[in-house]
Amino acid sequence: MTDSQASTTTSAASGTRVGTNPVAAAPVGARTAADVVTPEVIAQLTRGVVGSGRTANHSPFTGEKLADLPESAPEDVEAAFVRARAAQPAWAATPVRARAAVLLRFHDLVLQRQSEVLDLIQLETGKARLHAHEEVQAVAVSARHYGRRAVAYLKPKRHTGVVPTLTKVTELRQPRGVIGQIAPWNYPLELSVGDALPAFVSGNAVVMKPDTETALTALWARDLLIEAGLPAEVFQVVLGVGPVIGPEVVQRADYVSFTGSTTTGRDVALRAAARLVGVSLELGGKNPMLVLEDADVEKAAEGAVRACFSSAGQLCISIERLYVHASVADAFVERFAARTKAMRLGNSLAYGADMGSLVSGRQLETVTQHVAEAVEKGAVVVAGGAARPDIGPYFHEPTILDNVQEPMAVCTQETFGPVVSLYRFTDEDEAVTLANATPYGLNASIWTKDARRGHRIAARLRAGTVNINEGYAPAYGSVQSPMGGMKDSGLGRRHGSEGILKYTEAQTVAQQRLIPLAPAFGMDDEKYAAFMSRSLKAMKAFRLR
Ligand SMILES: NC(=O)c1ccc[n+]([C@@H]2O[C@H](COP(=O)([O-])OP(=O)(O)OC[C@H]3O[C@@H](n4cnc5c(N)ncnc54)[C@H](O)[C@@H]3O)[C@@H](O)[C@H]2O)c1
Repeated sequence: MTDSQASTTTSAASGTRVGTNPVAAAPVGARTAADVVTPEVIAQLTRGVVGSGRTANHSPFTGEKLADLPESAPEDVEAAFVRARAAQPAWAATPVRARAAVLLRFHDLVLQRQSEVLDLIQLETGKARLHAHEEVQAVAVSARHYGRRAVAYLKPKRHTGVVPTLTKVTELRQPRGVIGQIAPWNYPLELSVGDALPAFVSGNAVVMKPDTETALTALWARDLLIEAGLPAEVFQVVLGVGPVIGPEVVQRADYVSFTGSTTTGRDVALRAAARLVGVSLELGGKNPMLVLEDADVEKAAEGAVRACFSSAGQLCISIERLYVHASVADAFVERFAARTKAMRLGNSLAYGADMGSLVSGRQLETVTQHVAEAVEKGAVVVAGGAARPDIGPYFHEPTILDNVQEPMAVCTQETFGPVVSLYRFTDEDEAVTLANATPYGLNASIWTKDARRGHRIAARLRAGTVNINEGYAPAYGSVQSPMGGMKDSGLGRRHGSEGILKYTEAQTVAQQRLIPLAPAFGMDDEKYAAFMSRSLKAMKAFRLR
């Protein structure tokens, strides 16, 4: 289909004709799912995956089955941990430099063979190629960062003891052992193997449970890591039903790295707490954007499109609440709506579409329910509003809702789809209070021409990341700085030093010098006083560093 076939659609919720999103102008890519996911590819990627059952995944573009995959039972998870545990000590004994070299080779391979994984990401998630590409970039940048910086991050640190001449103290970073990693479907490369890279380079083995719907992408990256030099046994993958095998992973891991919903994350945290193992939790969000009265309205509208609709809004940092100062609201909404209506939806394995599909019928159901309920309670559809079965079974238009108020679900619950609600404010304090009025605290965005004001407001927002004059900073923009959530959006951070040190345990080794200690016992009073005075002087001279 082409632009000429652009259709005006009917809002499922309101029955009014509101949408104008054209179908992608790009011709349907010549490759189909059958060309990409061949029996040979499936056999190659699932080699070594422990699983006696069978499961399948599907393409959101068409709903067709992509692959039959192994399904792991609890005993298969146990076997995966046994293999990983046996392989981990030799990997941990490999010099950091050699481990880091694997990441650098992986970086090169990912860039050389990115077209393969772009196809897989698109076929498994239904996202536009542009957004699949951002994910590939993010993983490449992360591999390069940790490949180059691992030695510095993991280097032993020397400390002096309280009496420096007597004690030499070394702080080491020991791998935790076998990491249990549980990943969602929305960024199947970045949040699976991408997140595991710092775990590997710090000497751990990993047992990963990707989401089955996007398992081929994770398996492709595993294959590439092995080609880059990672010992195969160090990286085990299990596949299957989350509530069945997820807890089995948590039950055996030395540390759990979880990305997914807040509800599941809480369950994972409780199970890990019972075993006294650490967790990092990257969870949901209901992220706000503030457009202040001095914002560049044109740029803010452009930024809002990226922030709200990238990956069809199925992005943890996606903006779902937009607070606009009343004095610029009309100008902003006009521009934002025009850009949104011009977005091209598409399902081809080619560039050209601005937005792809939702991942599944379940996601589409949440989106249509949230929109329908809001409209029923008085919300106004400014753009979009409708599902688009004419393009694919789970497509939905990018949607802007106005006149939104509680108790509509869109106000408080994470939609995780291409739906954003508009609110107007007149006072900065009011905007900050509204932005913070959520259990979540993942991402926030502020638009203002006054940078100092932006930073002042950022400090008042309870969000792990605050973007000023940007709404959506792709991960590769910030690989050196920590990313994660406050409040119900999570615990711990990815990226930067926190993103690698969490996979290690600090170990202090204090070495005493083998010199004869002063014979305090048996000294006469005069000698004892002189000895104590010398010791005290040494203590005072010592400066804490
Ligand atoms: N903060 C972040 O960085 C980030 C990134 C991406 C997605 N997310 C969040 O993830 C959610 C969407 O992902 P989802 O729907 O796949 O989440 P989900 O919680 O349903 O599933 C995440 C993973 O956990 C597994 N799982 C399910 N039940 C489990 C259990 N009881 N124990 C252990 N594992 C279990 C699933 O199979 C999947 O692999 C959204 O809320 C989104 O905001 C957060």
